[in-house]
Amino acid sequence: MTRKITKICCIGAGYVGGPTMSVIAKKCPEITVTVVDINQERIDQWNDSDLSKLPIYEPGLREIVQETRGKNLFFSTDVDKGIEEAEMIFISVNTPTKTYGKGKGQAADLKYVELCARNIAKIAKTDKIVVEKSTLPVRTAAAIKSILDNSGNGVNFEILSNPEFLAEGTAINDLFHADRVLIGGDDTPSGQEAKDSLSSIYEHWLPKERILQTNVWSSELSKLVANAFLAQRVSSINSISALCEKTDANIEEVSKAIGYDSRIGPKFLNASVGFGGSCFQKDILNLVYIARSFGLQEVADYWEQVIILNDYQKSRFVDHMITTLYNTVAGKKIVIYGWAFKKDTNDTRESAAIYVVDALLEENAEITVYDPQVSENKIYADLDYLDTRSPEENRKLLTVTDEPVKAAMEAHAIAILTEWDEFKNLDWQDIYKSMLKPAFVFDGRRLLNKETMDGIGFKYYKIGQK
Ligand SMILES: NC(=O)C1=CN([C@@H]2O[C@H](COP(=O)(O)OP(=O)(O)OC[C@H]3O[C@@H](n4cnc5c(N)ncnc54)[C@H](O)[C@@H]3O)[C@@H](O)[C@H]2O)C=CC1
Ligand SMILES: O=C(O)[C@H]1O[C@H](OP(=O)(O)OP(=O)(O)OC[C@H]2O[C@@H](n3ccc(=O)[nH]c3=O)[C@H](O)[C@@H]2O)[C@H](O)[C@@H](O)[C@@H]1O
Repeated sequence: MTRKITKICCIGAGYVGGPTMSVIAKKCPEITVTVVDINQERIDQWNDSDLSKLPIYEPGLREIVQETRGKNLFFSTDVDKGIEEAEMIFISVNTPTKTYGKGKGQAADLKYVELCARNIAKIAKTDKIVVEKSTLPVRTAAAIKSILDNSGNGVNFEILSNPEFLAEGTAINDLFHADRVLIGGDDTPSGQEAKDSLSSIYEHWLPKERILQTNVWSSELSKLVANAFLAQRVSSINSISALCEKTDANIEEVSKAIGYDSRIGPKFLNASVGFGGSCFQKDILNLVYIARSFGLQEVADYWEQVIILNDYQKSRFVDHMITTLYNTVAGKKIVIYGWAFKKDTNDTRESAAIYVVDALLEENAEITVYDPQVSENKIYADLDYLDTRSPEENRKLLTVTDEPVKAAMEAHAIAILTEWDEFKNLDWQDIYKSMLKPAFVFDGRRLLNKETMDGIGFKYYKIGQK
């Protein structure tokens, strides 16, 4: 029999917890959903009556929060109360790459997940279904189970793995129309009941055949592998973009030509300045670490190459800029269009822009940045985090603007690093007129039309094209 869930708690009000729970609240009006987080500022933003202050920019999210918040969707810092009252608890906290100790630079840091498990163990007085929503290394569920089973409160915990596949910028659409939902759990009667309970939530809006039930380990591993395959496609096409630039081949034509093969498919074949985001690199590093820890050196080396190629793509872009700008950018004004790791998000984690700009600053360029959704504070924080130079120097060499056209005045070059739609509609004639000549544009997103840009008079470089 499937247990009917009426109260859910989600620990972690981030890019996954916020949108995922908002959609569950919208689609399941009879379920009360409480999202808890230890970050007071984040929770205040989620509760702000001014919806433009939500901590996450995601198309369609504001409307859902407006509709459900205060009805069956709640945001709170009272983690203990959230745990105590819920029948089902999602763990959706961050799992960054470890920056210390064993596995430093590769393994996932599970300290936040473990803290959640210990907290649940301490607080829970009734049976709970605990759902791993965070992306976790294979066999983490066993660690969570061990902590929970030793809680001493005598309650039963069922652990499920339910990785999330949404992409930022399209999160709401991805959740509404998920290709599949993966639910991993035990094959015991209580494990099956827990899987069916979670399944029944998704069945409010998704066809049953898209909800796949597996064992826990397959579910955990599938998440890492899905991200590794997606990132591998980007690195593969980026590697060919370098070859196109040396020949008369055009990466767009090559992508189209191979994408027409139904076995290859057209998606995720856009050459770029390199993939970013909080997960691709982290999850591949994690996969590499796991493979190596099982002695599978060749497997580890194979996947590591995806990241090596991505780093190469970013540095190749910077090298090309410097060479084109007569081998020096020192004292030259370079305007950066786009800081987010992709369009339609304010997330900047691992964004290619951070590394491109850091390298240009090392060459003493003067940088001005425009991004429609990323704040000045965030841009400086990203650079300061790299610790390449002092915060004072970063603020001296880089300015942030909200006027992209005006910023181009007397600039030597513009680099497009995020594919925001609005960049297509800028007045490029005006921009050209106000720049120093020759006026260079380096398009790391293949956003603009080469003929038009050449026609205006720009020296226009489009990644993957001679
Ligand atoms: N960002 C994305 O698009 C996707 C992320 N994922 C995975 O989902 C997980 C979460 O990622 P994001 O939402 O991006 O992270 P995030 O950093 O945006 O949010 C995590 C939140 O958890 C909170 N938190 C940490 N420890 C806590 C604790 N002990 N108690 C209460 N709150 C706590 C933090 O304050 C933070 O607000 C990660 O494992 C990630 O790999 C999976 C699919 C997509
Ligand atoms: O686990 C995660 O965090 C998520 O990671 C990715 O989602 P996300 O990183 O939000 O965004 P993507 O659309 O995958 O883009 C990742 C990066 O690759 C770049 N990219 C993507 C596609 C492409 O063809 N070319 C390309 O350069 C994007 O610009 C971006 O920098 C996956 O697509 C999601 O399925 C997954 O849930």
